Amino acid sequence: MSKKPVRVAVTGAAGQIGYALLFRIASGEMLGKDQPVILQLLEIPDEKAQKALKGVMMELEDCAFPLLAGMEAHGDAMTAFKDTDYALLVGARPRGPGMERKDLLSANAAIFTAQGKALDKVASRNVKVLVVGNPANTNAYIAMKSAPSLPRKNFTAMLRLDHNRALSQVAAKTGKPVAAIKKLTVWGNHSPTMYADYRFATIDGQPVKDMINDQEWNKNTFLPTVGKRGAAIIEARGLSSAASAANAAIDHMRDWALGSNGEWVTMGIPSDGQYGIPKDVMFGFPVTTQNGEYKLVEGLEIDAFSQERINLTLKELQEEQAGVAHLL
Ligand SMILES: NC(=O)C1=CN([C@@H]2O[C@H](COP(=O)(O)OP(=O)(O)OC[C@H]3O[C@@H](n4cnc5c(N)ncnc54)[C@H](O)[C@@H]3O)[C@@H](O)[C@H]2O)C=CC1
Ligand SMILES: O=C([O-])CC(=O)C(=O)O
Repeated sequence: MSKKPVRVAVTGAAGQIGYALLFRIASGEMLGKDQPVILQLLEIPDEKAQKALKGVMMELEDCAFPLLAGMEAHGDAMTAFKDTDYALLVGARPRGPGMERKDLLSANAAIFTAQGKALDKVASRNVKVLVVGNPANTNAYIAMKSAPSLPRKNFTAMLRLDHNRALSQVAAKTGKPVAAIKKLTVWGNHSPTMYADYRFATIDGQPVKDMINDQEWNKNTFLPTVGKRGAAIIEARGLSSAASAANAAIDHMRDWALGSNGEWVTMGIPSDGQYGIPKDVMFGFPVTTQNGEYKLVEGLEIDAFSQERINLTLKELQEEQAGVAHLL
């Protein structure tokens, strides 16, 4: 018997990430090739944006995706999020050259207060929320705090693009395929302070740390390359990453919904105090996922260098949080 359709809300649906994301959700790459979806698409209530959204919907229609069970255009979060099972909060201003993601806080924070409140009122009580719009961790924190009747664990921020970037850099350095790399993670904020960590990673059971054995490369090449990759894309393309961001959103939601088969993945999740990260800070952590739930990988050793990096990214997140306290 075919499965009951699930509702997937996507904001910023006519933007560049939206264009790289929707077709893959509708084709079953996110929730499985047997899972029908109803897309509830939100754009700003502006004639041009709504018209562009209609155009994207015409293209979705023209794909004749068997799993696309319905599709709606919205200009209001209160209708877009009605009964939604999944919410991908992409819609927000992107940065341009010379900006840091946190420079977007003043422009974007209000979006996530309003959308958190709307989710609180109308979404499924089990809604899985992924915040992509930057600064993603703090926006996810704002949305979570604005939705007090929903479980905190339902709110997550996207660190998966950083995780995937780190995988590719380690694959290039070791000459091994990305798929062979296990137990890699990225701690902290989706910003240049993030700490991509291959100390626990293995390839075919062998420790990556020993294969690389080059702390100078780790500190001066690997970490800056992964941490500043977003800016490098903006510099090269004149626009921020879109297809790779959409791909990471698909990976994040797919693993959350369908499980990671015991593998580590990185998700930005609200801390419960583990690793000395204060409760509620939306922090990138290693997790495994199963049966629609994520579970933090606990008990990892944090050496002095790692602690210093974790402290730095935590400090930045706490400053961002303090900067939005007046909205909550
Ligand atoms: N977390 C991550 O790893 C990444 C995050 N991003 C962020 O994702 C966001 C979107 O990026 P793009 O798609 O490239 O931007 P874009 O400018 O192409 O599209 C954003 C869309 O969101 C819409 N929008 C703005 N406010 C909205 C609201 N309140 N409700 C619904 N829709 C709204 C806009 O009308 C626009 O169509 C940016 O903040 C960007 O910095 C981008 C790449 C990676
Ligand atoms: O860098 C940006 O502004 C877009 C983004 O978050 C990324 O590519 O990681």
